Amino acid sequence: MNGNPRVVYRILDASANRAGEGLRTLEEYARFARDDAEMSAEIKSLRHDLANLMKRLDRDALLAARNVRSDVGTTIQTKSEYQRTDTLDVVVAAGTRVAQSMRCLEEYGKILDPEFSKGIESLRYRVYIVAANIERSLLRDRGTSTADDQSPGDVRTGPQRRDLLAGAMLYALVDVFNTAEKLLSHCDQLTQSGVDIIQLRDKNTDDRTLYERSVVLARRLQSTNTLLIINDRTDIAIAAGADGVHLGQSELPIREARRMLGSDRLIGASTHTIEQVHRAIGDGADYIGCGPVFPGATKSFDHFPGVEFLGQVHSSTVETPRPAFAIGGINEHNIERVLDAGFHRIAVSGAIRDAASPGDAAAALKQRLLDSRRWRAVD
Ligand SMILES: Cc1ncc(COP(=O)(O)OP(=O)(O)O)c(N)n1
Ligand SMILES: Cc1ncsc1CCOP(=O)(O)O
Ligand SMILES: [Mg+2]
Repeated sequence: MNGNPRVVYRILDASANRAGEGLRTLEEYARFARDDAEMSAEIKSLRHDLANLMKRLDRDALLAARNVRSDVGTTIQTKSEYQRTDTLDVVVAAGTRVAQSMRCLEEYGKILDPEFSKGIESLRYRVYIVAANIERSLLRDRGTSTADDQSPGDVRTGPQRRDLLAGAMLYALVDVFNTAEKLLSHCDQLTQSGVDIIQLRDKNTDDRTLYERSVVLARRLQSTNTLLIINDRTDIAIAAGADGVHLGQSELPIREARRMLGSDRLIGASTHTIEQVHRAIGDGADYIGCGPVFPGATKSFDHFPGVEFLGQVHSSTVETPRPAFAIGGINEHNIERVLDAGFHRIAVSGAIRDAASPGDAAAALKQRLLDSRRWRAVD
């Protein structure tokens, strides 16, 4: 590590203390002002998870680097930092402080321990959700909440969704299952196995069922780092509070869907030719699906752009590249050909759905993607 390690430890020490103090401030509110056991427990869990992650770092080096006396920050004061009109102000300031401190831990932690940094990234997303829930509960109390309180799962902001999308590698398509419980149980396995995006896609169900499953799944996923995308149906994606919609070549035009969805939700687009890639990105798609690559059991095709298309996409000179997911018949036996074409993001259905253990199948695919990304030094 180049430079002065003492500086890095000093920043990490200060950021960890600030994050812990801010979490405690949020926890006191959840516990004593709202009597909310679930919210308190989540914040307490965040504090403990942060403390456990900090154990990965050299404690003595952190303490040795601490130097309060020469900390110029102790004399830099702003008027507003000593003014809090009510608990909402306290909670908003604490939530902001925690998120900013987590970002510092994540960025400077990369110098010492990338795994530490990844752990902090996961905590950061959980902090966004907790802070949004606390703030929204306060706004509801005040009667100033503008959001429809019945809009389930609608707690992520646009930037948070795009943050999660940027790091997404494994995308799973699921159907509605016979019951909501079975769908949720299946998706719990997927989120715990590292699936980054779940798409609810079912051509054999009615609108009401698709909406109801979307609502319960959106609620379930809001406390995870997994995005929920609804296939085809922009209206249901909005109504259910999902993170976005996936549009094929025969669904709503992207620009029309964007008008309905706004910029805070995500739009994915199917592409089968390089011209469609350029058009989808030009029309504002946040990500693209590229395929079908191989024949699969979920959907039949007359034509397969195949791996060659993936190579074209990978080498295309799109001005504003977007996350691109290979899709179509991908499984553990042919994933290497997808990786060799330069892709490190895949969307799958059958490879997980039809596995003896969907969770294990998902975890194995995710590990292949992570290993490939590491060895191929993908940015
Ligand atoms: C991630 C992803 N990529 C492509 C598709 C295919 O969408 P589409 O062409 O609209 O076909 P259907 O899925 O609607 O049959 C997708 N769903 N997801
Ligand atoms: C919906 C869709 N669009 C292109 S391929 C495909 C099916 C993906 O499922 P599987 O991974 O089982 O081939
Ligand atoms: Mg479609």
